[in-house]
Amino acid sequence: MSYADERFIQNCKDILAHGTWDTDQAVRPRWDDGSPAHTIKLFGVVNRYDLRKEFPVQTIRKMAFKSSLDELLWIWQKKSNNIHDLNSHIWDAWADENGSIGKAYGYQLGVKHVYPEGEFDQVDRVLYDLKHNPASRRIITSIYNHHDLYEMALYPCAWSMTFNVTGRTLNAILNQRSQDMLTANGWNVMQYAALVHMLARVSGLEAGELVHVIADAHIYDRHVPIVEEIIARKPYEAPTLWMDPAVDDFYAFTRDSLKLEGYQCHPLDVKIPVAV
Ligand SMILES: Nc1nc(=O)c2c([nH]1)NC[C@@H]1CN(c3ccc(C(=O)N[C@@H](CCC(=O)O)C(=O)O)cc3)CN21
Ligand SMILES: O=c1ccn([C@H]2C[C@H](O)[C@@H](COP(=O)(O)O)O2)c(=O)[nH]1
Repeated sequence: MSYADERFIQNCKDILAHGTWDTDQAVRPRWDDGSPAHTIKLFGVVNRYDLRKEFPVQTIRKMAFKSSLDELLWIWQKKSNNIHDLNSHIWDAWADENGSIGKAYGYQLGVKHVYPEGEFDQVDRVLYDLKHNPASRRIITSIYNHHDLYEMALYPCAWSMTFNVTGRTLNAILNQRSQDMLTANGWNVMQYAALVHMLARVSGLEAGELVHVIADAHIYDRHVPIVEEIIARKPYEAPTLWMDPAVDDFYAFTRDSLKLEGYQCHPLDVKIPVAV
């Protein structure tokens, strides 16, 4: 059984058995018919994925690995906030007439800041420190910038990464304030696992652990029957991650540079509605 399946199944069982519904509260997200999108949630879910053992991808439903990598590169490599630079439609509902999602995600990572060594954006600062200061305990990105929140279509959910080099191993903590378990838990885990693998490669390190800290782990009301159905399925073993051996520059990765070899999975036979 893929470890990502094991964690997802256990997290969802815990949420459904011990979670709290917000049905009696006023909530922000809406379904496409205008009705409020309520959730059942647990606070403070933490999952540790050892990337040396296997790549964390769910098999109980087909995961769109290439699309998730495309979104990750949109944010971390293109540092874009415009859906015209994205090869999927997952952000369309939050974009304005010019395609912008405001000062969120890629925009924040691309802003330059002054340091003693000169000006860097947050991604280049991480790349610099992994090479030149691997013993640093200050290798952190943060895009939850209060100063700009009023200009973001959606406040960042996966908002901070902490990178830590132990020996020659790159470990990371992904801090996430809010997690739509069905739409994006597997999506966020596999894309940030891919990020750790890419950063390790270009820094001459080995990918180690990804620790995923989720403050509010929730299942939307209309997702409950789908979750119940997919967590009852029999998982497959995890596939193997292939990375193009020729790439040693973070900015040279494309969505074809990483592949999942031998990925066996159950089909995703329903369209998952996304609350906006
Ligand atoms: N309610 C909500 N949940 C989310 O997970 C979420 C938001 N809102 N808003 C911003 C982004 C958009 N996200 C999304 C939205 C849709 C898919 C999605 O439809 N995924 C499909 C197909 C992807 C494709 O290949 O185009 C999947 O099968 O994973 C994934 C992430 C994650 N985020
Ligand atoms: O990468 C992402 C982006 C978004 N989400 C989910 C988490 C929530 O269900 C919504 C955001 O709504 P808030 O009311 O702002 O929390 O989007 C995700 O899981 N992963």
